[in-house]
Amino acid sequence: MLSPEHRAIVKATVPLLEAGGEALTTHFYRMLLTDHPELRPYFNQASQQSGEQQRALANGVLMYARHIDRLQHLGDLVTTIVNRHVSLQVRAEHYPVVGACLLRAMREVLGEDIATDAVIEAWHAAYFQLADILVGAEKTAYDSVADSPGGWRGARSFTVMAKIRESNEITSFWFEPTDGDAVVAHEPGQHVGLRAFVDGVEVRRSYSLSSVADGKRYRISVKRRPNGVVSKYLHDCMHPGDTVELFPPAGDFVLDDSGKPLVLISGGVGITSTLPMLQAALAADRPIHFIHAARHSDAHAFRDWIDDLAEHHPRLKRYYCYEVHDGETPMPDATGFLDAALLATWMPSTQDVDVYVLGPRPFMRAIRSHLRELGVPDAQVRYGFFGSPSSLD
Ligand SMILES: NC(=O)C1=CN([C@@H]2O[C@H](COP(=O)(O)OP(=O)(O)OC[C@H]3O[C@@H](n4cnc5c(N)ncnc54)[C@H](O)[C@@H]3O)[C@@H](O)[C@H]2O)C=CC1
Repeated sequence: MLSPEHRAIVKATVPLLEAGGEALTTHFYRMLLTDHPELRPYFNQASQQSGEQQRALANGVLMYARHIDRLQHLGDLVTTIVNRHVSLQVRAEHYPVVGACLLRAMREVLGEDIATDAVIEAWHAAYFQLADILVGAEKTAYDSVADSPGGWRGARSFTVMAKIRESNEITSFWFEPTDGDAVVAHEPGQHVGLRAFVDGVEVRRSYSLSSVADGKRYRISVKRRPNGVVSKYLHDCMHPGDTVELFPPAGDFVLDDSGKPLVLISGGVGITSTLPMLQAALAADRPIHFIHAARHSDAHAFRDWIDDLAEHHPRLKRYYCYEVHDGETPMPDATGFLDAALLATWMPSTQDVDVYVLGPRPFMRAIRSHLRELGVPDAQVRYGFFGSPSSLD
């Protein structure tokens, strides 16, 4: 139980975390992945190497310490962590292992003069308070999907039915369950966890589902990354007839059925989550403005499919912006980065709309600033996996 004294001590560590949070989490990950190799599949090597994971955890620990006496303000952060954990199947028994490493890292990085017994005790109580919240929310999510029609718990074997090249860097994979039974209907915007063995080593990743639910199969569309162990494996080694294990769909970045005109703004591979949203909105007769930014025409996936839909559904308008363009067909509607003037022209309204923005973080930050400039209310815009505008900060 977290006492007022514990809270005060945790808050007092905020300046230390602001200054040295990343050193702490870097040391933590090094220890965790060395001492507990069984947990390596849960972590993305490329994100470890770029420092992205260490920064994200340092930010999470800092946010938690700052909000320790008003946890209700953590909202988005807790939901984001739960969704990420559920898609990779983090389990209750992982928490004590991770907690022990985090406390040891605090002691070793901050030194015993600062990380005194009282500080460690306060952080122990704080960590397990958060762990209880996460374990509870994750259990609810696991139970809910397992009890749904076509749902399941943990890993389920799927067969690759088709592999389709969508651009020079994105390839789609259609999966059907090897047992031939139904699959749970995902909501547009959700993702699945995938477990595979690359050179005999277990890896786990989550991928947005890129087609609307049909009760029988799932599609993911994956960008090949030069340093991506799993994306390279899927592109180069995974073929129709092969099997892979999937964890059930998860995520609460989903399409809200408000009935308002829908504006989908995607950059690069962020297009994947917008495709089931587009399909669902078309089926519901909503006007849709589909705005997509790609680096160039070769990197532009699903163009023919969207163009074809737009031809048959007048309420779907589509606009493409290429960062660079050589003048060859297919032509974009604009070149350079998407800016406020283009958005003002391509959006049906700046007020009575629901906007979803998906893509690389710098792209989403730029779009946030353009939408604010145009006066689009923050409450009507949702961003990537993270949700609220402030979570991009
Ligand atoms: N938010 C989400 O739901 C999803 C996010 N992603 C993220 O997307 C990222 C990768 O996307 P890629 O296809 O590699 O993107 P990319 O590098 O191909 O860029 C996509 C588009 O964003 C534009 N862009 C990049 N920086 C910009 C900036 N500062 N201002 C304005 N426009 C900018 C580019 O011009 C391009 O048109 C990954 O980091 C992945 O994690 C991927 C899938 C879903």
